[in-house]
Amino acid sequence: MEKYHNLVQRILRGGHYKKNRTKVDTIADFGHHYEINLAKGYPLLTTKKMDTFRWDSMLHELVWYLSGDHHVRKLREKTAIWNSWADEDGNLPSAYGRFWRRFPIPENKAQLPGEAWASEESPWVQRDDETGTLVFDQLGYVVDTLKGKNPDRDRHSRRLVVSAWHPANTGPSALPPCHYTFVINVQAGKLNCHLTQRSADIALGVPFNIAAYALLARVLSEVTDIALGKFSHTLVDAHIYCGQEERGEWYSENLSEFQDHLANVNSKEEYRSVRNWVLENAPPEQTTEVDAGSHNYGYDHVPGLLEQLARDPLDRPRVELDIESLGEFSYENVTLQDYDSHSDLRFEVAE
Ligand SMILES: Nc1nc(=O)c2c([nH]1)NC[C@@H]1CN(c3ccc(C(=O)N[C@@H](CCC(=O)O)C(=O)O)cc3)CN21
Ligand SMILES: O=c1ccn([C@H]2C[C@H](O)[C@@H](COP(=O)(O)O)O2)c(=O)[nH]1
Repeated sequence: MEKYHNLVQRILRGGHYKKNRTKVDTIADFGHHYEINLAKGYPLLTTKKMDTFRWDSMLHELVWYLSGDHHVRKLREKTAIWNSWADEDGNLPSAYGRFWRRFPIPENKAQLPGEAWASEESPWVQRDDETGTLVFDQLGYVVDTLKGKNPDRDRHSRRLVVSAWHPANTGPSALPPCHYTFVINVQAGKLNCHLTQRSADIALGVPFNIAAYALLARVLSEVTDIALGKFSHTLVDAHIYCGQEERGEWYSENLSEFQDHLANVNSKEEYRSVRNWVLENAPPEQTTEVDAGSHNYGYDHVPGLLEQLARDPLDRPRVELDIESLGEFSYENVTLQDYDSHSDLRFEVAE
């Protein structure tokens, strides 16, 4: 996954120090984009261990998105990754699946003359069991349109947009969607997926985001019988967390020296020297113990990412999946094959 490594390098070399809502500071950069050819294998990172618990969490998370649930009551039995942002009942202030599968439709006087709104006759509209109001299944619309009878009009549509962004939700929400919209676009007989992400935690969130959308593209390719094309990813605020308090602030004073060191790196191994320079010079961080075979880099993600840059990416694994409809997608129906990785490393999540 050279594309991920290039992204990390570009942000470390060209980013600037930025404080943010969390107590953990960042090295951030505006506007990054890359494409991954999904026909060349499944883009699961190999420079840290992404199978076992991370693969499981990502897969349960995708199953949860597709379920349309706005709560994590079932998800939290499988993984804790969303627990910090949910209330005691497991409800979330913004949930991707709720918008992907059950986007609220204005009703009655909320519809102005001349405006076009799908009605209850539409195959993608239903009266929601939970709210009793009309909701729209964006993903169902995408799949059915791709399977439409007239390829030029249907599968070639340039309107296959799924949005998790509801302006009236995002202001008050404690965590508005980060990967907030994607577009499916067929070119030369191949299905491509373009994701726009407003805010991207490069070390922790992005490896999950790539894995989840690459798998979603595969799911859509299976159920529509259209060959898999590319995953294309736009990141607006692309950031690497660099620690709390003195540790984070050390980067504000030492970023240009750090970036001079990076500018002199000529081989992968030299990233380890820069990592060691950071570990020797930056104020120490308290980190919790993790299992043997793993190393916890704490809230400063920079040294761990430098270690990843020093490692050679291994061959991409494959995913086995055989489904005919969206409803058949489940944890049990997917298997990861031929995955091999470097040893594990951990980072703490900025909340
Ligand atoms: N700072 C931050 N980064 C994120 O990536 C992120 C948020 N916040 N808030 C909301 C969601 C939740 N997501 C998360 C949350 C936690 C992990 C995490 O703890 N990952 C660990 C362990 C994974 C596991 O238990 O399976 C990791 O080492 O990857 C990953 C993504 C992505 N999002
Ligand atoms: O799928 C996800 C979800 C979240 N993130 C990251 C991006 C940011 O570091 C935080 C969200 O904080 P905001 O202040 O709301 O931007 O979570 C991610 O990378 N991927």
